[in-house]
Amino acid sequence: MAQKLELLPAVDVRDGQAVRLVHGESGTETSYGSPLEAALTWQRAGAEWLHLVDLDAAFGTGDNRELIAEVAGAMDLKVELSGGIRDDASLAAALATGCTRVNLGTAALETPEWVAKVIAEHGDKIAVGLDVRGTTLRGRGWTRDGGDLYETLARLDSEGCARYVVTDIAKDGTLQGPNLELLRNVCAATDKPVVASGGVSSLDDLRALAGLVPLGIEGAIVGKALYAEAFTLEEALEAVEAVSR
Ligand SMILES: O=C(O)c1ccccc1NCC(=O)[C@H](O)[C@H](O)COP(=O)(O)O
Repeated sequence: MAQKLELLPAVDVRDGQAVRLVHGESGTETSYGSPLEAALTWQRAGAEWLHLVDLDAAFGTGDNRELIAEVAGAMDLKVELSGGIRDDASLAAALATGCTRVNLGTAALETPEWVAKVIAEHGDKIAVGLDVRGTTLRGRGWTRDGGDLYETLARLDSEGCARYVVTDIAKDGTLQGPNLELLRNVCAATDKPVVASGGVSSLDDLRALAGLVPLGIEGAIVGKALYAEAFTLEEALEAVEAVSR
């Protein structure tokens, strides 16, 4: 039996609300109400993971730290926490939620020494988000250029980074399908597992991602498609299970 693609339904939090963005751009929010309710919905549907994002912390417009801690604390499933984790204080607050792992983005571009240190300290509790336009990384809530994807990947690999969360910003929140070529290229450049993020629109997209598991794709984050009811999480879990049988 092939390894099963992990599914991570997303709850992105802005100003206390679960929202979806287009291309990760501030100001494009569609609101979907209570983050806790959204997370509990995915948990009840059988999710094993939750991808929980503090968008205000990512954009530097404040934070939703208490709410994020409340949501993470209410979950029985595994939580991947993202957004604005850039220094010892924000990392300590993120880990104190009891999350399974954190996803660092901007810090990997702006403070590489700190990231190397926390990778050495925390091992696979640290993932790095590689958020790209083309092959250029973007930080600060995806608003600023931050270097070349493959150079940064090689550096992080040499520092022992355990896994990567790869987002094609051009696809994120658009329901246009994931960038399979980018994901294949990243998998070819690293031996570490890759979580795909951005653009999933259909069960066929998930089947296509499940087909990349042998190359190194470990999981897929799904946001807009679930909120837009393109399919249910139960259907998504069944679709990836069927590919692994
Ligand atoms: O994850 C972040 O830190 C982040 C920062 C700034 C803007 C967006 C950010 N994350 C967005 C996500 O993780 C999405 O939930 C995910 O890519 C799902 O995308 P989609 O399925 O296309 O809605």
